[in-house]
Amino acid sequence: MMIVPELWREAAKFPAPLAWSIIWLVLVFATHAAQALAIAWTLASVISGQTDEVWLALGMILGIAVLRLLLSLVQASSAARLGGLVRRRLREQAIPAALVAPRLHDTTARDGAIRASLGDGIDGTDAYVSKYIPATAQVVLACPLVVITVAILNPWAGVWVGLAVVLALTGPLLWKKVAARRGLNHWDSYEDLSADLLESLRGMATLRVLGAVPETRHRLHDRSEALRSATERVMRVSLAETGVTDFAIQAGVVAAGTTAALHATTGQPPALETYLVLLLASEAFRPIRDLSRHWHAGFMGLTAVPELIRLGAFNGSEEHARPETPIGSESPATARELRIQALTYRYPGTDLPVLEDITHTVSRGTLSAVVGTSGAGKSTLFDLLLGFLTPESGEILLDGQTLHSNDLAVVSQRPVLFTGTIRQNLTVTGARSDTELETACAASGILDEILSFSRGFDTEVTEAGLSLSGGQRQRLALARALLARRPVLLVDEPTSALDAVRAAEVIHTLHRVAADRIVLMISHRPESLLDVESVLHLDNDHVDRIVP
Ligand SMILES: Nc1ncnc2c1ncn2[C@@H]1O[C@H](COP(=O)(O)OP(=O)(O)OP(=O)(O)O)[C@@H](O)[C@H]1O
Repeated sequence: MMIVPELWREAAKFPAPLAWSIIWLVLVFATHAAQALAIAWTLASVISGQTDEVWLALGMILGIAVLRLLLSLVQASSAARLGGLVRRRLREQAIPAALVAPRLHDTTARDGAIRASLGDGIDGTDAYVSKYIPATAQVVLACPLVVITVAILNPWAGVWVGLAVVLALTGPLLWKKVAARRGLNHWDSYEDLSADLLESLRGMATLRVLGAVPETRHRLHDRSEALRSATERVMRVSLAETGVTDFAIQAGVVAAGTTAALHATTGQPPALETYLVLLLASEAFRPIRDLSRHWHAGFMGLTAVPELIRLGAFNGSEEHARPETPIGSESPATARELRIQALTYRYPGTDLPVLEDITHTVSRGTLSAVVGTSGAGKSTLFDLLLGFLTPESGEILLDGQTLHSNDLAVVSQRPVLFTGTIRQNLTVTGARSDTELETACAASGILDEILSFSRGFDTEVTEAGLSLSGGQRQRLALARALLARRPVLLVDEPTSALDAVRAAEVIHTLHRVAADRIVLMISHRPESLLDVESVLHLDNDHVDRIVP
């Protein structure tokens, strides 16, 4: 019997479906025991020539079979419900935990690996939750009763069956450590393959241009081979466990049967008791056979549990699971000034701070910019403003209050659009009227193009916005940020994907937008900085700063 405490705790959070799937399973088992009794009665009646009783007993066997079919259907349905509820809860906990800001800077996390855990990993726990856990309860409740009944009928047969039950349940524990190690290795191999596959698909264009497709194919082949051999190693352990369990079951049945048969020849007990011992000795192992079957069916899924623990799928605390910025939350009002106060930040594991003692004020009414050489810390400053990083010291205040992530809208250098319509992408932070959409899109210089599409705002944007040009994505992202109605707008290289005319239009828009909100942009283009009065200069030494 293998206990995975995390999954037991999750199942216990749904006491009614858990209790019902156990109750129905025990009742199904009761029909097997009753059937054994009816068969023993039939055989005893045949031997003693009581034909009336034979027909009655046969009728009972038929009735029990029909009842078991019905009970099995009900049990399967309640077990599936339990499994579904636990999987839903695990996803509800794991997805927000995977979407927290620190993961953006977790250089060890790979998207493909996280996707594998949240998808196949969570689904893989279903067999354990919906089948193994009720089967464990069935073993605990049913096996002792059957062993005691056999012992009452024939004490020695009871002893053999009892010993064999203990051996069948504890024998597989000998392989527990090896199974855990190989299971971990199996899941790592699966994650590596998923992550490599996802990255290869995303980077297909680059790989083709670099002529690196054959190498990638080889790498994926190696990953696939590693997974196959990890799977085989896991299955070999499973085979060893099954061997011990099966040996114990067979030995127990044979020993009990032999004892009953010997007793019958020497002690002349009533025939019914002999048949009952023979049949019940076999029934005592039915729950263990179920347990073993479900263990092997669910083991591959269980290999994902350590990764799910790391991801936070079992952290039931609402604090952990809560997204930082509730979708649709509106910022309270416009703000007057954003104050960066003595801000210092150092990446974990590095000696020198990227930003040291930065003090700067960005005001509403006029466009502000951050400039600096590559690696000077501009993106790091934005990540601090967005709350993706926590400063080592210093603070960021909006009108004297701590800045929150829902005070900000952002347009990044490589904006992300989601699968759905243009309208859905624009209204991701809340519903907006067509007039509002048109105003924001006109301000971002994208309205004419949207209206030229046959379905206008209802045009489908394919995955990651790849059906749009880089410039269109950037202007759509700007419109989305304007529609978010946040008092602070951060814009990273707003003109990097635009021609000179479009770039000038967007900068003009930002100047206009800055009239009623705080706008801070990162820019490398000198022409974008014309007429920008407030500029924060960062450099690699972090000494040359102009504070207006
Ligand atoms: N996760 C990280 N761990 C350690 N160092 C990092 C990490 N991310 C960035 N850095 C380092 O911090 C410094 C600042 O990086 P940042 O991306 O903020 O620069 P930037 O001014 O935005 O550069 P660019 O203009 O090229 O985008 C760089 O030296 C970079 O190598």
